[in-house]
Amino acid sequence: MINYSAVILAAGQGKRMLAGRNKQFLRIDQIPLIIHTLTVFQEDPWCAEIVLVTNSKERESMEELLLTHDVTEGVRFVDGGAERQDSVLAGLNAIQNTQIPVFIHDGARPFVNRDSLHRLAETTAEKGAALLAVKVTDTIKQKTGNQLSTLDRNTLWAAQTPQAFDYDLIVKAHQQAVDSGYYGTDDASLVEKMNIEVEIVEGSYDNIKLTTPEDLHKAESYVRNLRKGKEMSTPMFRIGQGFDVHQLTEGRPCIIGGVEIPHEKGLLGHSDADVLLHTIADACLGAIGEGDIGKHFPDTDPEFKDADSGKLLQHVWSIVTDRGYELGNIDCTVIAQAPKMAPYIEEIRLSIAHLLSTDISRINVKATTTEKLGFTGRKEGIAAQAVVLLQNNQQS
Ligand SMILES: Nc1ccn([C@@H]2O[C@H](COP(=O)(O)OP(=O)(O)OP(=O)(O)O)[C@@H](O)[C@H]2O)c(=O)n1
Ligand SMILES: C[C@](O)(CO)[C@H](O)COP(=O)(O)O
Repeated sequence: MINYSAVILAAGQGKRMLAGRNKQFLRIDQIPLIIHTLTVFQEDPWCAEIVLVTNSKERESMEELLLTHDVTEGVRFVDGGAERQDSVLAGLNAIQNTQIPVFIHDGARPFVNRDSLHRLAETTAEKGAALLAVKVTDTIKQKTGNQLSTLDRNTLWAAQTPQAFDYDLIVKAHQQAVDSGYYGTDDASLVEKMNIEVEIVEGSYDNIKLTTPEDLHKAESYVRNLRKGKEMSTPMFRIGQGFDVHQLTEGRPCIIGGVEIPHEKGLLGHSDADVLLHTIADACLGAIGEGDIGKHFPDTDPEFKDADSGKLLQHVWSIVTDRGYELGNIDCTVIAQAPKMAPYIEEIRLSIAHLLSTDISRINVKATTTEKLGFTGRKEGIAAQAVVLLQNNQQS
């Protein structure tokens, strides 16, 4: 992981957008443009710091907007200047961590993707200066007076943002530009002026800058299609299975699926030995590739002595839901010669549904004997097995 800081520019007037107001406030699929952009950076774990450059007259409304959309975390505000370049320098001066690469990004480019950001960070950490760009796909003509010429497309790139630099380098480049009165249309050009190489990191054609009203229409349909695609995409499924056995012994309660069942013997174990809840917990952990309950609740740990297995299952379930998974369904079987399980099946289903905060229709509990065969048949112990299906609707 390479940490970077980000200067996000939002202090322009958006004149070419012809909206009569700063385009950063315009909504794409109900959400203001600047919120789309900030969210990309806020959600990127590599982004350590965000400086948002705004017009001083819009600072208050921008702050309110961020509050409303709950994207204030880690964002500091600074006032911009008359030109983009002035705004960048104001942003750079407000950066706190000057030891990591700084990304300079147009607030008007909401669709930059995380893969591009990370490739840019890696290149900048190695080379000191880099920008996202895409190959030009049209033929580019140059008109000088009446003379038309055709540029060699193979050498042409369309510059995007972020553009990323070692902090000291880009500050020096901006100071030199101030001293010489040079204004560039991007930041890389200031570094190029110092005869320092800037690396190109190939970006995505989706990373458009919203400049004209047509761009706003494009952005609107881009976001809608993205949302539709997500809605239509198959949720990601994970399946897990569990199996557990506990010995039957005198002087212990017989707790199965969180329900205490009257019986002359109970289940022996370090915790309350609820064989069914252990099995379900194992199946859940298996589904997300997290080992088994022995890994999470070692039977050598005194904390889990006589532990309520309902609490253990709820802890496991919080790990599952933290990863964005929801329950598809659980199917499980209790393998016991005795006690007779049928009278308790509905209560057990309800108990499991309650522990997992889900609907009882998603939980199926069956019971079987082993026709007096084996350790269960001899009533020496009880076994349980379970299959769980999880689905993750957050992934496409
Ligand atoms: N003085 C300025 C000018 C521009 N920007 C920001 O720089 C980015 C790229 O600039 P551009 O697309 O040209 O935005 P505007 O200057 O707002 O647009 P226009 O040129 O049409 O007025 C935008 O996110 C814009 O808010 C800025 O922070 N400060
Ligand atoms: C920095 C930039 O987005 C790279 O394409 C672009 O040059 C900004 O230009 P603008 O005139 O400020 O839109």
